[in-house]
Amino acid sequence: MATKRSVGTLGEADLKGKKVFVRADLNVPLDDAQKITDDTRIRASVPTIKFLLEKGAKVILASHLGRPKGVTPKYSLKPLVPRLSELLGVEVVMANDCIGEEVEKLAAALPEGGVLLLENVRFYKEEEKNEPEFAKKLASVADLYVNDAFGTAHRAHASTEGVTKYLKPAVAGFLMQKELDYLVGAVANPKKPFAAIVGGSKVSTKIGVIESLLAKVDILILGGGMIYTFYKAQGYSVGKSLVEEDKLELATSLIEKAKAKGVSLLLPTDIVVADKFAADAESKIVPATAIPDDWMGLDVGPDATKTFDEALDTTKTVIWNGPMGVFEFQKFAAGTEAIAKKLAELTTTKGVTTIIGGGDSVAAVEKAGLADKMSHISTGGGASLELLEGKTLPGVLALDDA
Ligand SMILES: Nc1ncnc2c1ncn2[C@@H]1O[C@H](COP(=O)(O)OP(=O)(O)O)[C@@H](O)[C@H]1O
Ligand SMILES: O=C(OP(=O)(O)O)[C@H](O)COP(=O)(O)O
Repeated sequence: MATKRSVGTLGEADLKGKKVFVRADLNVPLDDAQKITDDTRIRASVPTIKFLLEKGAKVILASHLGRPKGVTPKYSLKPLVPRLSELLGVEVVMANDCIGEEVEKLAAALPEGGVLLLENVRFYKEEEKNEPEFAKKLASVADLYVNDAFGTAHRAHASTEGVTKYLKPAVAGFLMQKELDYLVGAVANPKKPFAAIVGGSKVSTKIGVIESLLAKVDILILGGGMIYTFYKAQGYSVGKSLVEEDKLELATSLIEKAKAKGVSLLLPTDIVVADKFAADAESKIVPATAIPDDWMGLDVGPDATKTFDEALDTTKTVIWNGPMGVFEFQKFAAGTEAIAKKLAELTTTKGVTTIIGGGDSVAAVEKAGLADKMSHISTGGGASLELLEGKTLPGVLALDDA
């Protein structure tokens, strides 16, 4: 899947004067005043669009925003126009719809090097239903298709999958290619030793990832809320910590699998416990084997961090998915921050390949101000998780093979 045809391999002749339908993931967070609070996804979409503009293409840009049910002004893409225009250095034209007469007229009037931003494709229920007639209408205004929406590649929607049946060539953008290079390429052929750090709230959401990574890694570090299910499975008392009672056997079998495969499985040896789930909770550090009743584990302790750091020092490739603790509360953010700092140090001083696989781990790295120090930070939470589980993404599968 990593070897999909890319926009970079299209010749100039394929692009000059051509109308290119670019599906990006511009699903950025907006505050109540419709101000963008994190423009990462917009910035990540820029290289592909700029490349096309420089080759004399006319870009018809499409995205979803949020999960609207029908036309919802709050989910309009209009607030993105100023930032997009600024980043691209061209005045982006905005359509009031994503299909129909106005779009056809605006697309026909686009000059070479011009950008037309379509309104939220999810204003039509046909988008998520991947209805062929809707996909055909989206496709009708363009000559070829570029998918750069990695964050939405796990969705088989009209603008990510359906449209490829009507627009050829259908190729990957630079962001899509980079995400696949790291999340598929680097994970399939890692420089060894290869470590995975998996955290987050529940084992149930990470089973697929842990199982898939167990076949590839030398070291597996576990943290976050999921570890208490592992402790309980080993007979430790876990107080009021998060436990999935129906996953105890699974936890035991994952520990056995790691042993059988010779993977060094590291569970934290000490824990920061709290008397309640709150930012201002009382806290103390205890051994993982001695979590008091009425207390809950909300972060990994300093001994665990030291052990993790030493293990990570031996690696050449590291992938990280899921925080070590409740990092949203500053009191319980140390374990997560320590991992972020260690990975930044390994990347910048030892050339270790570090990959942050979407979601809350990305938020934690950004909160620590270390985002630009990692080898790759994924723009897709759900999509990166599915890739790490070894699943095929429909939005990628639909693109032309190299
Ligand atoms: N010990 C813990 N107890 C409860 N929740 C936790 C604990 N450690 C981490 N979490 C929570 O896990 C959430 C992230 O989980 P998840 O969505 O699985 O991660 P990701 O988005 O990185 O895949 C965070 O909101 C964090 O507060
Ligand atoms: O933000 C997104 O996903 P993510 O929160 O899993 O990274 C994507 O834009 C996909 O959105 P969706 O989960 O509403 O299909």
